Amino acid sequence: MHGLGNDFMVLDATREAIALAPGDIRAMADRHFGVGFDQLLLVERAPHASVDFGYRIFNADGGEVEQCGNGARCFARFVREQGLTDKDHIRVQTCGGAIELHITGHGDVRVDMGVPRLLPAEIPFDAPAPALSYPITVEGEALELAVVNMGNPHAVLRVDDLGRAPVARLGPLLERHPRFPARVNVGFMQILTPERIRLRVHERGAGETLACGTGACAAVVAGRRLGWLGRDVTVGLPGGELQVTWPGEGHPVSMLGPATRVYDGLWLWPDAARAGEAQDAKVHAALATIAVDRQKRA
Ligand SMILES: N[C@H](CCC[C@H](N)C(=O)O)C(=O)O
Repeated sequence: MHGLGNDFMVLDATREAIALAPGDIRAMADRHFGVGFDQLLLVERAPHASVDFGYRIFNADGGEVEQCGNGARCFARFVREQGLTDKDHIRVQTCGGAIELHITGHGDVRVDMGVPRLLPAEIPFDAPAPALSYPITVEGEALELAVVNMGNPHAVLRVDDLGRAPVARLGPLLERHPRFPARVNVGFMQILTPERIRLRVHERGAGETLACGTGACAAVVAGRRLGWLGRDVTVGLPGGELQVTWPGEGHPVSMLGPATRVYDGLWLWPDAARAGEAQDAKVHAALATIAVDRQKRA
């Protein structure tokens, strides 16, 4: 599945627990020797009664992270189409907090991403005191950035021309800067009007992606706090547009956008692929199940 080109492998772990080692995830994420994705999403049983599902997110580098906005929209579409729920409002628990997913009538999904956290210690980011933005030096270059936690950590820099933004050079340097002890996602924001920005994101553990939902939310929060943006902002990303709304400090951020299912498939563990007849029978049985699921969805 993908959300504006930010692509995911989504696994249903509600029927049986799925435990994947980081090396397994890296192998699956490989775009030549595996399936290929930015993040892997696990759909799990609800960990407690106040949510409908558990939602775990793993970057392509195999590390587990706290939140994924584009993935949340795909999560909602997946659990509905798999018949795991018939609700339009779905509450899920991630390790970065609980979020609300709302399936709209037009195939889009609106996500209540929760209240952004802004104190340096909450990002986490090493800084002497809270501020709207912070000076930071990277290989002798003086920069100014804002920091926002949307469940996961984000740094946001304003640029005048996104096409010339040094995403490939500064993204990895800031991602691993020592002042971000948990590393960080790095957004480069060009402000067109108070209601419209363009954004590129170098994601922690995945590199630059075609879209980043939590990055879009973090950019709007940072821009609004600095007086550059209004309440409702259209965020133009390389993969498409998200609508983000933030009424202000203490309020949750809302994000609206599409979720696309590309295909269903089977992952054959390299050693199992050579298992011969027993594996063939399992593959045919699983393909039959996929065909039935597709008929149910049709
Ligand atoms: N693509 C995701 C963000 C993944 C965040 C991950 N890269 C991290 O390390 O926090 C989104 O749409 O919000």
